[in-house]
Amino acid sequence: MIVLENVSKVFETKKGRVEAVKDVNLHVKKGEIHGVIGYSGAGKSTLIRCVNLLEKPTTGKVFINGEEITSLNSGKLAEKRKHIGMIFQGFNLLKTATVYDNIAIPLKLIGLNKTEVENRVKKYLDIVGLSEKVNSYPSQLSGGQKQRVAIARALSQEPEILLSDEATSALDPETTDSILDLLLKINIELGITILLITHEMNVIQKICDYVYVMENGDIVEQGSAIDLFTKPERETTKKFLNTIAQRKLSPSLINQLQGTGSVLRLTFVGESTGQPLLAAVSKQFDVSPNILTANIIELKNGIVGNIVIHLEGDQKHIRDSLQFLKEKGVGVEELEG
Ligand SMILES: Nc1ncnc2c1ncn2[C@@H]1O[C@H](COP(=O)(O)OP(=O)(O)OP(=O)(O)O)[C@@H](O)[C@H]1O
Repeated sequence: MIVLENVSKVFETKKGRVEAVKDVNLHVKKGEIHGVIGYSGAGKSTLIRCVNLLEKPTTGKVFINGEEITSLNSGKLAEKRKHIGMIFQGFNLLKTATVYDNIAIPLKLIGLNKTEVENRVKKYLDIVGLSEKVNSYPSQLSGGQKQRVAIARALSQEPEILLSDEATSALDPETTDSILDLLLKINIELGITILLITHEMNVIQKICDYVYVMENGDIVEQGSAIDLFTKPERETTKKFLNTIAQRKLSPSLINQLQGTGSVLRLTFVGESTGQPLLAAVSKQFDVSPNILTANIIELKNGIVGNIVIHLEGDQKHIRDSLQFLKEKGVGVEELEG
């Protein structure tokens, strides 16, 4: 549905060249939600703006539904852009227009008649749960309500793709959750494919099927949300994971515990979540597991359990226990002080 092939974007500035996006490839399949996560300055905004050519890539190609849009003339590009909606952190609503007009004006501009405009405004305000605010002005709405209007405005163009540029970054956690639920609903019920950028791991956790981690213009790690949450490889990915779950122990505690065994992070996913594996390990191998931290992370497509244990015992028994756990499908990472 969305394919980026070797896309790079270089800005020439007075201070020199800025390589904001470096040779990025991504492929968002129809009906999926993909998320790009990275710290400020990683290149996320530039990347997402390359998808609808708000930013023209310096090199590389962008395909939407199999058609290369990087080579289209402006008329054809405008036509193609109708299939791509976009929402922003700052909502971008017209302050002097009512909710109705914020949605209706762009519809009139694409030539819809009065009845069709009315029908679409009603339909999409209903979908975002804001019908009663039709005559309000943006200044009379909360942040979450403003974002709902912006979502209704994007949906009213009946796009196949929705691009979300930090849509929840300005919202409190509860409002963020309700907007994420709404994005999930429109993905499932309207079949809209979503590509989002964020610096919040909980956004990835709640709604993404697939994740790209971006750093200095590069995609440094990517995979299904479940794979990334169970087998993160890059330090940046691990840091993002630490923001949503208690995963870190102090080096001095780890050093102290290593005197009598090993400190391990075990990650359970799928079938391994339902088995009493720690009890089995202690019976079979003469080791004593002691749970230090534990949490469950609910992802869009599954549940991941994380526990950090101190496994007391001699090195041979610990090695055998680790082998046993790995064979049962548990992710095992030995923590160092
Ligand atoms: N129009 C521009 N001209 C020059 N440099 C730019 C321009 N837009 C972005 N950059 C630079 O490109 C790099 C990536 O910026 P970008 O805004 O894409 O990152 P980001 O990950 O979205 O960050 P943030 O979350 O803070 O918005 C930064 O170094 C930024 O200064």
